[in-house]
Amino acid sequence: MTEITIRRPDDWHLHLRDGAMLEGVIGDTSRHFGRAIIMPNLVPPVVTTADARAYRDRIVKAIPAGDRFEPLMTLYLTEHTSADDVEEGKKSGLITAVKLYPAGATTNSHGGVRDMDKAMPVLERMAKIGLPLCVHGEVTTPEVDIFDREAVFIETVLDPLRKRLPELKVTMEHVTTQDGVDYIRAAEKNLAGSITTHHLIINRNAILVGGIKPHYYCLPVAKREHHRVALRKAATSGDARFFLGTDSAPHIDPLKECGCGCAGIYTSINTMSCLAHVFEEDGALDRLEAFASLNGPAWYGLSPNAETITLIKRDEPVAFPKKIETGAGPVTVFDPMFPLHWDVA
Ligand SMILES: NC(=O)N[C@@H](CC(=O)O)C(=O)O
Ligand SMILES: [Zn+2]
Ligand SMILES: [Zn+2]
Repeated sequence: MTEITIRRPDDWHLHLRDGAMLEGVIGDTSRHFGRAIIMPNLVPPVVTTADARAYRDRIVKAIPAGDRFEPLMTLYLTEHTSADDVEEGKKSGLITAVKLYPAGATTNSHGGVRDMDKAMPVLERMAKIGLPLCVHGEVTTPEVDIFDREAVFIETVLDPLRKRLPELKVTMEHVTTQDGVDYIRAAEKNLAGSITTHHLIINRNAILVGGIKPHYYCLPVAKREHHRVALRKAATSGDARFFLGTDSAPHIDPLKECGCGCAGIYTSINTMSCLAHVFEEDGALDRLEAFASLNGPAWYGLSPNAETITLIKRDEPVAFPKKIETGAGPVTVFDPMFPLHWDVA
């Protein structure tokens, strides 16, 4: 097959940042994607419905003329979040989900949750009103090895939470392990998972073999090869509980190429080309649409996009820039380490 037409995809986990960075990156998403769930980990974070409304306005202003793109807003859960404000945000149609960052787990997460008990009133309200919780699923306990943090989170935080609140809809974001895939598959209801582009392509060797490669460092960190294979199987299976969340997370190069580099990989610009390659390699091109365009909206109770996009396989590799220039500084683009022949028409 050299051409495939699918419903326009959505990105169920995206970092757009703010200001000059927002302006520099948004076009790479709005060119291909109809909607995206926008992560709230700005500095300061998007905590209230009023914050989210103001941030949404800034995003909408930055969308390039001619692109049709809908940002789906989230709130950053803190120990002081008001359940009434969250409910108000959902009722007004502005808020699609609330995001749980365990304090210290990832970029700009220090204002997140330390004690889950303190978040229970909000979580109970969310269960009642059917508002999903998006979860960065890693523990931050220093004793737990960084490669085990997702598995330990499932056992010690997520599973107890789901037993306590079975009616709460939970999205396990950027699943990186076989453990995560198995846990989602075993759930009877109210659990789904997003998978990033890069975790389908790299394992932890990409970060460490032949020298330290900061542009392959993200959180949750890429794991062993067998975990990557489990993610590929889940993504290409057609199982409605798995869908695309790129976690495209731009940081300027000086903040990644330094003594303590930031976590995050920038994939918005070449995600669809990477995914077509991956799905073709696994003989599953016919399931790309489910993963990128159908399963996500179904989980969030939305219709798929009405428009379509066409992917074409070119004889020559498609040229993507090594980095994009933004008003905030240069951002290196994810290099899948193989040539990309699939192009969005
Ligand atoms: N994925 C990342 O490595 N980084 C994200 C935060 C996150 O999604 O955990 C970021 O905001 O930079
Ligand atoms: Zn995260
Ligand atoms: Zn993220």
